Amino acid sequence: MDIESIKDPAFLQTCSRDDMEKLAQDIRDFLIKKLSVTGGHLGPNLGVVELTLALHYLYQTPKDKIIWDVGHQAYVHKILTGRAPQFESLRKYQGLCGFPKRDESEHDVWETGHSSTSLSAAMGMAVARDIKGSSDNIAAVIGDGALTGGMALEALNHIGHEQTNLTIILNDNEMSIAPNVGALHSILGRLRTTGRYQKVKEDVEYLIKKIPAFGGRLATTAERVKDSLKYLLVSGMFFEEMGFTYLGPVDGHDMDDLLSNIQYARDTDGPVIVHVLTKKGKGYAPAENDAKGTWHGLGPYKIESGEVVKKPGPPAYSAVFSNTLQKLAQEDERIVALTAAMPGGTKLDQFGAKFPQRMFDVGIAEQHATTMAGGLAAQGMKPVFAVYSTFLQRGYDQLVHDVCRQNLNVFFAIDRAGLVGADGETHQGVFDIAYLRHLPNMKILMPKDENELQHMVYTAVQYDNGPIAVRYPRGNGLGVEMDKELKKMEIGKWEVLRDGKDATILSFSTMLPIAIEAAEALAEKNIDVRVVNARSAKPLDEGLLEELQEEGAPILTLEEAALKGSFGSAVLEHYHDAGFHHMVIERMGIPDRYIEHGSVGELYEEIGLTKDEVVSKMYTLVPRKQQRA
Ligand SMILES: Cc1ncc(C[n+]2csc(CCOP(=O)(O)OP(=O)(O)O)c2C)c(N)n1
Ligand SMILES: CC(=O)[C@@H](O)[C@H](O)COP(=O)(O)O
Ligand SMILES: [Mg+2]
Repeated sequence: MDIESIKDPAFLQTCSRDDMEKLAQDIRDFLIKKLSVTGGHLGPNLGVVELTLALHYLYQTPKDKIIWDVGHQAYVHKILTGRAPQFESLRKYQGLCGFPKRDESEHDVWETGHSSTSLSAAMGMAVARDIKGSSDNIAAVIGDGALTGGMALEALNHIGHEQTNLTIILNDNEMSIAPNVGALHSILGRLRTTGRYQKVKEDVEYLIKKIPAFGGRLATTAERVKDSLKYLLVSGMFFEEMGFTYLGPVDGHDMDDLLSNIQYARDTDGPVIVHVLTKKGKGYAPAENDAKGTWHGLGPYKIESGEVVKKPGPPAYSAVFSNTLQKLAQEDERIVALTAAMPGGTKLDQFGAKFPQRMFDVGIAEQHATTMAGGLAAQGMKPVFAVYSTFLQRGYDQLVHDVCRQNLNVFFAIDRAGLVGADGETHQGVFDIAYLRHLPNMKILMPKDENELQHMVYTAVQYDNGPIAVRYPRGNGLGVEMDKELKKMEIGKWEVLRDGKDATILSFSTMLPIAIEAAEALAEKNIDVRVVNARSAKPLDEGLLEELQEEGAPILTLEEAALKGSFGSAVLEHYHDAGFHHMVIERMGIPDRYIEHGSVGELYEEIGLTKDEVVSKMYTLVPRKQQRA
């Protein structure tokens, strides 16, 4: 079938089972081909081809609603809802979003990207339906990884209590990004291996009812059977005790099994969980055999060999962080590393290989990780929670209430700080300075390059006066030379990279190269600009700010962070609160809106975080002098 000819999922009603099987293969071929060029979340999507076909056969969207947890596995849904022709632009600037996007299609009823939100959203939509008296069928698809997220369990608890009509499809492929973790994972494991729970349960109940009619022999058998039912009930009842009808496990690649069970669930009163077993990467060997999570989400690759196209370059910031922490952990038994289901992305998997007793993957549970780190620190350990900027947003109250308020020695290694590019608005790491800076006791450091990062990791591990965050960007460093010896840095001391007397640019991290380039361009126009590596957002370098105030020259702050509340705001507050209202201060950064997907370079252009824009801004601050002849 010509995948790009699909306009609407209604066509599935005219498909036979054979048509659907053939279509599944055509969709897999399409995904493998397109993503070999664009990159994306291939593994998760190959695993849900049959499941998505079955759902769109049984749920007439947009009247019925399908919600995709995390949403990285919604490419098949996008193909069936008429967006296959746009796949060349997947995750590209102004192209197809890699996650559900309401303004892309009426079939995308809920936007995801962060994990574990689907059940709460589905519950809200189901209650709205019931209040309005309409009859939409609502299904939420949640993975075994996403089910480890606290809000998913909060929603299960509430849905089970309210007995609201909705279907939860538990897409269980035994994988999060890396192999899944946790007690829930074990329960699911027992369900996977004990065969069809629902059928066995009925058979066993039937058997037990017949016990009095038979002698001891059956009683023994029944005892054994009862034990296994008890065993089953114990493991399978987790969901039934929560108030759900549990169906499964269902073969997630068998169309008949899927259709019969999901239809039963759709038409059953009350909340139903359909436990579907799928294989992540199904249909493409390199992705199917992926134990580490490489094929969870990746860049372009060679289809025949499965070789991922790697761009050589300097070490990734994440690798420098992890390598430095490993070096320190050799000598410092207090160091305990935590990740919330991102061992690969944060490179803590390498730390865990060396120090298995001191590395914990808590699942997709940033709230738990933050407070667990507080508990560790309260007992004299040095917890290091490596977490993407965007995902730490999940642990905000734990940051405030548990860690900062108690002034506990937790080191937050904030990865993917700044624009991340292809993952777009749900993943841009641009709010962490704003959401951390106002917390009493918190310190925030930002390295200019990978060499300064290693020293900041060392400094943060040594720091024992409360919580400290070191934020660093996605991707590779600048290729600078790495000092052999680690050194402790003075927190709150900035670095003048280039002197100048007409104006000063205060910048940090990824924006510094742009600031330097702009200063050099301005120098050619006889405008002399100082560039400062402002490597801490809290505390500020008050000594340097005082010197600038005495000099009285204009200041431009330049940051890859939300303008509202981040570094530039801190500088404004500093001068205003000190009564220096004469200071001319301009700020450049991320505007007050959500930044969609695209390459980071394209996003810089869109936002105006470029050398030319800095030069233009500087001309407004420092009148153009007589240009040098
Ligand atoms: C709050 C939050 N933390 C971490 C992530 C990163 N993340 C994206 S997908 C994923 C694993 C999801 O596993 P699962 O739900 O089983 O889906 P699968 O990829 O197996 O289909 C994680 C941890 C996220 N999206 N949101
Ligand atoms: C879907 C999701 O949240 C993760 O897979 C995320 O896309 C990983 O981001 P990195 O590619 O920056 O590790
Ligand atoms: Mg999974």
